[in-house]
Amino acid sequence: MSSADALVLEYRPFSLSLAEPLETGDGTIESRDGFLVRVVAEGADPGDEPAVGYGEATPLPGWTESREDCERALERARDAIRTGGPSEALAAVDRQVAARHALALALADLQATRQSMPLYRYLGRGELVGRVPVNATIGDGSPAETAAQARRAVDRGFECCKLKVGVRSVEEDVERVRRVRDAVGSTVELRADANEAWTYEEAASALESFAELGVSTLEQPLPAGALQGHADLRVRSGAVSIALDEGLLEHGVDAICDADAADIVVLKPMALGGVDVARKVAAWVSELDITPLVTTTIDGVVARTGAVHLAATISNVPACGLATGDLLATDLGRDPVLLEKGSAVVPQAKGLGVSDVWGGR
Ligand SMILES: O=C(O)CCC(=O)c1ccccc1C(=O)O
Ligand SMILES: [Mg+2]
Repeated sequence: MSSADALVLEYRPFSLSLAEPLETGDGTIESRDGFLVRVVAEGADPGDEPAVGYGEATPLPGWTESREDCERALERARDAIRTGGPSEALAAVDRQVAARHALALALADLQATRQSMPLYRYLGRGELVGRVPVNATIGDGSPAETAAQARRAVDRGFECCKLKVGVRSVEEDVERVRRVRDAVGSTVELRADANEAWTYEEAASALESFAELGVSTLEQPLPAGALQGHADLRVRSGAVSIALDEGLLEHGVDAICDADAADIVVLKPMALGGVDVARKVAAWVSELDITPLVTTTIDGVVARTGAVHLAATISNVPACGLATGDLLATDLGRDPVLLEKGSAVVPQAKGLGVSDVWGGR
């Protein structure tokens, strides 16, 4: 970005309801409220089209800063970008991860757009990527509801379903997984995410049954703090991989690696502070033989598409939690990401590939 750029940051609030509440082991998500951000670079000559980059800050209590802190950080960034440019603006959002996510995404979208390349190629400098595999996300419902939802997902082409567990007893969750397995057959990949709900004994007991039911991955069975607990579970988890999500945010990569606490880490760009940060974490964990995968925090189309681009920069990425657009009743704009046969088709237009989100220009 040349220093001659006059950058203007604008943001506006939004509220997106979920189509139905998503029940998780850590509470129910009913709506996603945040800020749509754009950075406009006025052309060098009068009459030049201004270039625009979009970002999204969708804070989620427990995972990011509050909505209020997010708005204050965006306000600081808006002031800082005018006088000091991108680096001052990034410094001004400080540790407010959702605000940083929005700003970093808008700046990256702007740059990729100016360089006429899709965002993932701007981020990763890599080759063309057509698709990334995705999982269906299935909330905690009754055994019958869970099985019906998984069946519907498989009928729509998904080859991997992630079930939320941990709200009910372990016995009931095992029953839910059994019903799903019966409904989808033996070839569909099943994962479970307990969002920190279990004790060590509960997790160990769930793991035993899940292994028999061919569950591939158990995500965050224990509270984030329990690094050693996850390491101990890994020793006895057999074919079931242990994924850390909340634990990554709490401990960071090195502690997880030192403790041998995870096979997989879940990267949520919104909670990590941006697609750029998440990309660095992905490269770092891959070096340490931990598998990264990408998920949204049930974000609007701007952040969701950013996460798809991020996933496209990770080679051999396993199925990612990016098929979350359908969980929303409304969205910020048209979805440029097609879901096809269990994969997200990566947009190849310049930048994010998200257009009509702001209205007007
Ligand atoms: O991974 C997915 O399938 C979707 C994302 C998801 O489950 C999620 C969404 C919001 C907050 C937390 C989580 C989570 O993975 O724990
Ligand atoms: Mg999770």
